[in-house]
Amino acid sequence: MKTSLEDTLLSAIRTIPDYPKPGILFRDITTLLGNARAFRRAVDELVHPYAGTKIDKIAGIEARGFILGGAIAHQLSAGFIPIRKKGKLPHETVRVAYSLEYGVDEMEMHKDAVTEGEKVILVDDLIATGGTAEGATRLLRQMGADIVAACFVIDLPDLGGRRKLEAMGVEVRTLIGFEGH
Ligand SMILES: O=P(O)(O)OC[C@H]1O[C@H](OP(=O)(O)OP(=O)(O)O)[C@H](O)[C@@H]1O
Ligand SMILES: Nc1ncnc2[nH]cnc12
Repeated sequence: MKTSLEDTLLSAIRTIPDYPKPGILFRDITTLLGNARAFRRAVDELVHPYAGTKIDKIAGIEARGFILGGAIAHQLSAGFIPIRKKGKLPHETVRVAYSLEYGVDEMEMHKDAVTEGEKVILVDDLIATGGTAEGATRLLRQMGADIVAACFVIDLPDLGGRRKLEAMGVEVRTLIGFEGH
């Protein structure tokens, strides 16, 4: 019998208490990435609704969004846009400050990474407060991207990220939620 998606993901994701700060339950996807079956299943499930849809680019958020986003871009025959922490991209960038569950930072995207009207899917491993995805959405829209959806393996619903993105008019797709984060 085929294991359910939820069971496959639940058993493949590791939880580390008090990382990177006291009180945070860190949902570690390195164990999922190291599990060939779980990794493939997560990517296949995220790609599935968009098979046959023309997607120009996948925007992946550093660092974990690069791994999933690269695999998804390959599956959808789309290009890839890296959204990086500040100071890492060599050409002209747009930059935005953002806050997340355990800190604040700034992220950047190359100005020429997307052209007006291109259809883009935003990808990251996890949405918590949604601060990171909100920042990425602002950057992409500033350069004219049409964001088709934002996809994450993990949702921490108590932290409200999904609602924040949906309020910006972004369709959100997640595979598994951890209540009580
Ligand atoms: O919804 P939020 O509260 O904004 O949090 C989600 C973000 O936090 C994590 O990244 P992190 O900043 O830890 O970076 P990393 O992937 O480089 O470890 C995660 O990969 C998301 O990008
Ligand atoms: N609890 C958490 N686990 C892993 N990554 C995160 N990013 C923000 N909150 C997180």
